[in-house]
Amino acid sequence: MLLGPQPVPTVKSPSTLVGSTQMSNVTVCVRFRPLSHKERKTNGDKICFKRLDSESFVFKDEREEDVIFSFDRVFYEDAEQSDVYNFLAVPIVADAISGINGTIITYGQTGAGKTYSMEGPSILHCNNQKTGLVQRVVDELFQSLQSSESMATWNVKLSMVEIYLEKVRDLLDLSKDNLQIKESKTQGIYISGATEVSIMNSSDALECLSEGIANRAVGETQMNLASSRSHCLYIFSVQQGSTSDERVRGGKIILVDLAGSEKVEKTGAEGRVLDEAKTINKSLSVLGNVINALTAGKQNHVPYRDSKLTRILQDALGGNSRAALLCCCSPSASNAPESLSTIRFGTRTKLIKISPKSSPVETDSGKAASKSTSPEVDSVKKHILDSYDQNDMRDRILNKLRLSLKEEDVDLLEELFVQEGIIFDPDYSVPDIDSACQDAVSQEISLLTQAVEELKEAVEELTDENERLRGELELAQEAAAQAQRAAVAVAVAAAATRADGALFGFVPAAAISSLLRPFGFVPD
Ligand SMILES: Nc1ncnc2c1ncn2[C@@H]1O[C@H](COP(=O)(O)OP(=O)(O)OP(=O)(O)O)[C@@H](O)[C@H]1O
Repeated sequence: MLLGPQPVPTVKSPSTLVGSTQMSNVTVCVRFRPLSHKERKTNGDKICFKRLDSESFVFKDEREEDVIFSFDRVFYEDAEQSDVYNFLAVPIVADAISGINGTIITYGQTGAGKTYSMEGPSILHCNNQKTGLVQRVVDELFQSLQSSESMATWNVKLSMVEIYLEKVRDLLDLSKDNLQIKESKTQGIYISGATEVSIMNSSDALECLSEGIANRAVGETQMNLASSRSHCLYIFSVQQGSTSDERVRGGKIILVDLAGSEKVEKTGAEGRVLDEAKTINKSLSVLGNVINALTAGKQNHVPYRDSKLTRILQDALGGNSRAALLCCCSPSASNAPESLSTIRFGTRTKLIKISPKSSPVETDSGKAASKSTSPEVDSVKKHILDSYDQNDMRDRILNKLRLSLKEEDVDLLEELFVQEGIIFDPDYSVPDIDSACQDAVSQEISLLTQAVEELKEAVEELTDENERLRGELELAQEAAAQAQRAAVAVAVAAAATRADGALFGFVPAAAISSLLRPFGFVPD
């Protein structure tokens, strides 16, 4: 059902219903926070939406037409934190315990309520009612693990990272400020070298989280940045062995508090701040591109590798994961354009289809539950890799790139690799190198796609310009022809005057005026 019991406002046609509730397995919800004191003071109480029911609301689009938007759930100003948690997160925590990865993302403009939804007013000190998603996830996780009789062993680890200007910073160890993202058959996508703290209960977890949050604030002051400009990721890895069989299951829950999604122009930023805003906008627009590619319905190139954020979320959006998106919006009419853009992002995300399955993980002894490589094979691989010296490795990568790219592009990539420490990092394995090559090729494809788009736009602009010039030319030709006709008319009139003058000695002025008027030389 799209419509609730309330009277339906002026909605133009059924085509204005947006967002089916049955299409995807990404749960997408919208949350309107209460009006802030500042919004009330500067813009009054005017609200940008009309509530229909718990799944739909009416919002005016850019053409001022009423559109009904429908989502899995809409949380209005009076919604409790527990409502959001119960609907959005409970199924994801349950799945993580059964070995299915889960991701919860908050999206929206600065001040829309992303961090409030994630952390509440404070991660450590807030009353039960206001406790955010992160603490509730932690509580539920430990309650389920501790009460389960079928779990023989379990282990929960927590990492916290921040992505700022395309660098992944470890919030549990600030000295690690450029972590690399890697991929393995058993772990999927992971952040290599990120600090993982083993946590035994909720209070351990909250201590650790509050340390990460405090570190985030320290980094912000050092770098003079605001939290709204970085993405924050809370990552819980859960491994458990069952009493009934030998299997070890591993699930991961990633909670992502994204940077503010507002448009660059609205921030009024300049200089370095403008560059930052553009990079943040870029990673959010790559997220949009990934979602578009995933929902396009054909085997498109999905540009996961175009940003660190989408690379980390690759499994969540396209693979073995359940995902939930909370689109946070201001209810104020003054923020309607930004809220509309957030809502549209949510509608597009609803079209993604993913099919999760649980993932076996490596046990502590290093033996994977399935499809493992044996320690012997790993050791042979390591031996082979060690036998390459750095120059061999570098030449091998660059030669591989030269097969598919232009020399100048390879030079640029070499520079980039050196900057990122990829080529000279002896820990890099063959899959890492392949992955780095794929990153480079993917970037190249995106750049070319972008160049083609820009060329298309340029061709369209030139065609328009051509049309315009053609129109101007026609007008000029018409004016020239008119002027020529007028000149002829003047000459004829002058000749007539001379002839009449010869005959009658004068020509009436009115006669000359009426002769010239059609050509615009005499006012009406
Ligand atoms: N549902 C809510 N109920 C009450 N207050 C809220 C709610 N959501 C947000 N707020 C308040 O609104 C303000 C902005 O919220 P918040 O910091 O969560 O925004 P944000 O989207 O995380 O912004 P940024 O991108 O800048 O980090 C905060 O003071 C917060 O306490």
